[in-house]
Amino acid sequence: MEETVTADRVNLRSLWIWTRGSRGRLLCALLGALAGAGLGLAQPLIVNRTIEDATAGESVFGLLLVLAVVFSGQAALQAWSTFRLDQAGESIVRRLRQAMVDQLLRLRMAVYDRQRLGDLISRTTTDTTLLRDVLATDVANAIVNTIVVVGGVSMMVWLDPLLAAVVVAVTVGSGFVVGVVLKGIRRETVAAQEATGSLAADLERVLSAIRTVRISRAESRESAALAERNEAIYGHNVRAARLSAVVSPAIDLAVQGSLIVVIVVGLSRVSSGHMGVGELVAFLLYVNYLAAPMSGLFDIAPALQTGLASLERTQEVLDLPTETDRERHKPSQTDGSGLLLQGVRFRYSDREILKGASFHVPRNSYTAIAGPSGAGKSTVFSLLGRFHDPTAGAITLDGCDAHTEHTLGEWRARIGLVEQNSPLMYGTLRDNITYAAPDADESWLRQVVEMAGLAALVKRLPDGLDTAVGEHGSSLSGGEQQRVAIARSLLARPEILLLDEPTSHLDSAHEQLLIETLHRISAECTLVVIAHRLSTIQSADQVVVLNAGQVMASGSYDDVRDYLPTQHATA
Ligand SMILES: Nc1ncnc2c1ncn2[C@@H]1O[C@H](COP(=O)(O)OP(=O)(O)OP(=O)(O)O)[C@@H](O)[C@H]1O
Repeated sequence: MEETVTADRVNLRSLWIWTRGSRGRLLCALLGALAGAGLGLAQPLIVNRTIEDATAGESVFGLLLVLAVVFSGQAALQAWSTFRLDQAGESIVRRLRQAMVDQLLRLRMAVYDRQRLGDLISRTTTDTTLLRDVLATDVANAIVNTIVVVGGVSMMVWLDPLLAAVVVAVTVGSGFVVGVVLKGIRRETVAAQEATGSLAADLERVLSAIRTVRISRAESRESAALAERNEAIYGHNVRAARLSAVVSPAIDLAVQGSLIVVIVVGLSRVSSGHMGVGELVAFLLYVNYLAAPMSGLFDIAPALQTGLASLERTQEVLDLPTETDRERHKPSQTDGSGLLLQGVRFRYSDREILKGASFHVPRNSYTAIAGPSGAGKSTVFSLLGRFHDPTAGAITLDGCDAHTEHTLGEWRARIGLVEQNSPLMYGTLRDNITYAAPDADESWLRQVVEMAGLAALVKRLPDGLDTAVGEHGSSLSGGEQQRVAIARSLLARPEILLLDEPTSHLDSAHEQLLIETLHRISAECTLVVIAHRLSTIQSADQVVVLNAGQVMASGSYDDVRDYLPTQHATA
């Protein structure tokens, strides 16, 4: 990701930071697991004692009873602590996932232009799930297993240092093999996760333009491209699996090898009188008891590689820049002067788009912005919505600076925006209209529906305002979608309403209706309209003509007609 090239690599410390808020629960669970492990480690000693007492002809009933209690206690503690660890893992990942969701909603607009949405979604869902698996099962077990292994090895050393040294030597040898393959596993895992992100991003691209794909008969081509991504994921995962496969035999070698060596060496030490039979049995029980925790320790490494790779990918998202407020000054006295752009400059990377644009929009007026394609009209709207910040110049409303005298929230509360392809969202018509003002009262809602020319539609729909509009409002026509977007903006009572060619989807009858609506609206709020159609330009109180990022002229239609693109100047 472009913005994160300097981001630090994540490590176990980064994981530790995310445990904040769950550490108490984690500690309780770990203590429970450790108590269970302690009971497990005590069992071979009790068995040793039982064998010694039995061979000496003493009663072993009491010891067997203790053994049963210790065994049941261990099982209960293990079950309880496993659940608690899982729960703590889930709550850590819940926090991480929420942080990612919050981050994705607040990224700077320029970041959305550069990032692939499918990939961001994949990082928020797939990667956090992978991380949960690692946290919930592997990391916590690794801590317990480490302590069990240290405890078990200490007991072995206490029982017979020579045999213990043999077991440790076999284990360390296998551990070395495992260590060598880990790097490769991590490399392949990261690559597989990245390929999964790319697949999600490509799928999102194709599905969001499915009609274009169909009409272009591009299904097979897209399918082949997606198959390539799929193949890449397969390849990386298979290579990771091949490397992981080396890990299992290494673990088996350690366990089986240790058992065989302990039996062979142990029997000779028993026959030479250096060790009792009970001690050998206890030793074998330790080897057996430690097999699972040891293999768990070997397994944790590849799992941890996956988890760290996921954490790295989530961390990259969390490091992306978000929208921030500049330092805010005390607001000036409002003077009712309306909207003013003064010498506004703006550039996308190295290309200057606005080159000192200045114009004034009086309060409660209707201003059309016209000009050729690429002149910078939508860019002006982006700056008015504070989606981007000007590189120079100022935007003020009633004398108050948009950036230094308003927070983002305060500014946007004063602005309404209807984009050209106004996105409707999955839900009902009411959900869509009340999106910016969920608490609007019903009579204002009805008024707005009327104003936006939606009354007939609402009457016709089976459930009126509560009819579902489909994904992206697909059950409504383009013009209806646009009017819903206008209603949505109006309902929030903005002081300035920005409309990007609101008549683009309308036939001439509806266009006339909308123009009347716009005039009605401009009595209550200031209207700024990007105008492509002559009718929209002509009906405005003021026309601002933009060309190559500069204001060429402003005034009434008659004042500016010589500066308009030819198709608009011919009326
Ligand atoms: N996100 C972006 N990154 C880089 N360049 C951009 C971006 N958005 C727009 N541009 C460029 O900025 C210039 C102005 O674009 P803008 O959309 O403001 O023009 P416009 O006047 O609204 O055009 P149209 O009438 O065709 O919608 C164009 O040349 C465009 O290629």
